[in-house]
Amino acid sequence: MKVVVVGAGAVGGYFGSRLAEAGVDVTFLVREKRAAQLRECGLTVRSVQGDYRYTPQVVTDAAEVEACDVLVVAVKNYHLSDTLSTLKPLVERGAKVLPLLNGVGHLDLLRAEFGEAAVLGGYCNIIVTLSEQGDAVHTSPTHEFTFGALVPEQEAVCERLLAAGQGANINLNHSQAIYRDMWQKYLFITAFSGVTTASRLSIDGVMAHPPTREVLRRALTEMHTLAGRKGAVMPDDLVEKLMTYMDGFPAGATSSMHQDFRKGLPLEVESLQGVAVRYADEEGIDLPTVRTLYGLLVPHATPAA
Ligand SMILES: NC(=O)C1=CN([C@@H]2O[C@H](COP(=O)(O)OP(=O)(O)OC[C@H]3O[C@@H](n4cnc5c(N)ncnc54)[C@H](OP(=O)(O)O)[C@@H]3O)[C@@H](O)[C@H]2O)C=CC1
Ligand SMILES: CC(C)(CO)C(=O)C(=O)O
Repeated sequence: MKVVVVGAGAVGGYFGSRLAEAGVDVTFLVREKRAAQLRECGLTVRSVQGDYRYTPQVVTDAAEVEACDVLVVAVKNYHLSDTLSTLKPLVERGAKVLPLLNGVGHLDLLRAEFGEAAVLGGYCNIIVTLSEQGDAVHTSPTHEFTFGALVPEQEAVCERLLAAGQGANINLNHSQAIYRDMWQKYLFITAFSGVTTASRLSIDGVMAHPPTREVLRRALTEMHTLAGRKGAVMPDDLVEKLMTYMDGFPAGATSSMHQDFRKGLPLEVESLQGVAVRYADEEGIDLPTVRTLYGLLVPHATPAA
C-alpha cells in the first residue's frame, strides 16, 4: 500500500505521519515552501497521544511518484480546485482519491473531474493545528480517520488501507456507510462552525444563552432535513443527541472555522454553509437559519489583505 498525502498541513501532517510511524509507505506531495521546511527540519507531531519526529518522504511534483494506491487529500476546500491538475496523473495511474476535507460538496467536484470509481469517501475528527515551526500540534485525545467505498468496487482498496494502517496510533475506521457518515459530520460541522463563528463564542458561550442555543438547534434541524433530501437519512433523535454531545464539550472548545476567524485566515464558508444553501435551492426547500449564518459569515470568508 503506497499512500500519497496531498498537503502536509495540520490534518495531512498528523494522519500522514501516524501512518508512516506504523510503517506505511507515505509520501507528502506539497508546495515548494513546505517541502523546503520539511526537508530541513523534518516533521514533528506533538500530541496528547504521543509525539513523533522523523524525516518524511517529500515531493513537489506528482511526476516524482511512479504510482500510488491512495491519494489522501488534506488541503482546505478553497485550495482544492488548484490541486486537481496535480492529482490527475496519479489518478490516471490508478490511484483512488480519499478526501479528508470537512463537508460533502467536494465529492461533486472530484467525481466530475475523475469519475465516480476514483473517489472514495472520507472525513476526520480531530483538533490539530500547524505551529509556526510547521509541527502538527494535536491537543485533544480524539484522532479519528474514517474512510469507505462510495461504489462497491472500492471495497478492496479500503480493506487494504485498513490492513496497512492497522497498527497506527490513530482511530482508523473503514465505514460501511461512508456517505451517510460524511453527511452526519457535515450536518454537525455546518451548524457548529456557523454558530460559533457568527456569534464569536466558544460552544459553552453558545449553550449558555438560550436564544443562541436555539439558533444552533435550528441550524442542526435544517441540516438534518437537508441530509434526508440528499439520501442520507439520519435518526430522528440525532439533533437532540448532538445538542447533548456539545453540552459535554470543555469550556473554550470551538470550531476550526472560529479559530481560523480569530487568526484572520480565510474561512471554508462556501464549502460548508454555502453548499448547504445551494443544495437547499436545488431541492426547493428553505434553510432560514443556515442561510442567515451563511449571509453573516460570507463577508469574512476572504479576509482583506
Ligand atoms: N485542523 C483540524 O483540526 C481539522 C480540519 N479538518 C478539515 O481538514 C481540511 C484541511 O484542514 P487543515 O489541515 O486544518 O488545514 P491546513 O491549512 O493546516 O493545511 C492545509 C495544507 O494544504 C496545503 N496546500 C494547499 N494547496 C496545496 C497544493 N496545491 N498542493 C499541496 N499542498 C497544498 C497547504 O500548504 P502550503 O500553503 O504551506 O503550501 C497547507 O499546509 C479542511 O477541510 C478542514 O476543514 C477537519 C477536521 C479537523
Ligand atoms: C469539530 C471538529 C474539531 C472535529 O474534527 C472539526 O472538524 C472542526 O472544527 O473543523
